[in-house]
Amino acid sequence: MDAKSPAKPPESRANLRPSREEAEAAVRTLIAWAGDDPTREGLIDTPKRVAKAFGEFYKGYHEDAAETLDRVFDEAGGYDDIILVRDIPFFSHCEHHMVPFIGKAHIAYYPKGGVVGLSKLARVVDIFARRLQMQERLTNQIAEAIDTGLDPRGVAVMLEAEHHCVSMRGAHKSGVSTITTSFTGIFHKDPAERARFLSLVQHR
Ligand SMILES: Nc1nc2c(ncn2[C@@H]2O[C@H](COP(=O)(O)OP(=O)(O)OP(=O)(O)O)[C@@H](O)[C@H]2O)c(=O)[nH]1
Ligand SMILES: [Zn+2]
Repeated sequence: MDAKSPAKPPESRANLRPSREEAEAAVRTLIAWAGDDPTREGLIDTPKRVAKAFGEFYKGYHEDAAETLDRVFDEAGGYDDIILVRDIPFFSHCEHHMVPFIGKAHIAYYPKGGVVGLSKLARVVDIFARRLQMQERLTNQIAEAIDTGLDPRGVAVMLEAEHHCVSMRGAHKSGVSTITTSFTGIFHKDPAERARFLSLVQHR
């Protein structure tokens, strides 16, 4: 599997989705596997809560980035310079351990036909972050969705995140930051544009 595409698009999995009862039974099994008693009072409602929490963590499977980017404003006074939205907080879950990775996204684009509402870029981050992910794929999916949705002159995406599967378990290294980037259009072609993006991201 490459870093860009999940094995199957989420929409084709709708009929494979287990019932809520099956999901709650699976949580009871994991509680027992962890070593506790899923029938004790403090844990009795936990499967229900976990299934509900999964609904939030993995909400992105039921959302469509193209729809979010559908509304373009044509009247931005002819503005055609870079637009950078930085420090967008996100959380996701790694597909290897289902443990959170948490960080910030920085997104820039050069508009061509029009501009999009700033909040929509943050929404696109969440649509892809709220799935089981690899940071590399998440970075590419955000860039591709904006590139397809807005047809801009170029898109730049940078994610920086801490993977809790590296800090809480396994290698047990905390404070490790992973940075990934994805560039399309003029950001891909022109090193000076990439440098401009990087300097604006770092400018405080
Ligand atoms: N490239 C990449 N690796 C990730 C990401 N999230 C988690 N990983 C890594 O995925 C790897 C999975 O490695 P495996 O050897 O299959 O699993 P493991 O035995 O649990 O690995 P350890 O974490 O080293 O204990 C680990 O090195 C994780 O750090 C990600 O977004 N991108
Ligand atoms: Zn992991």
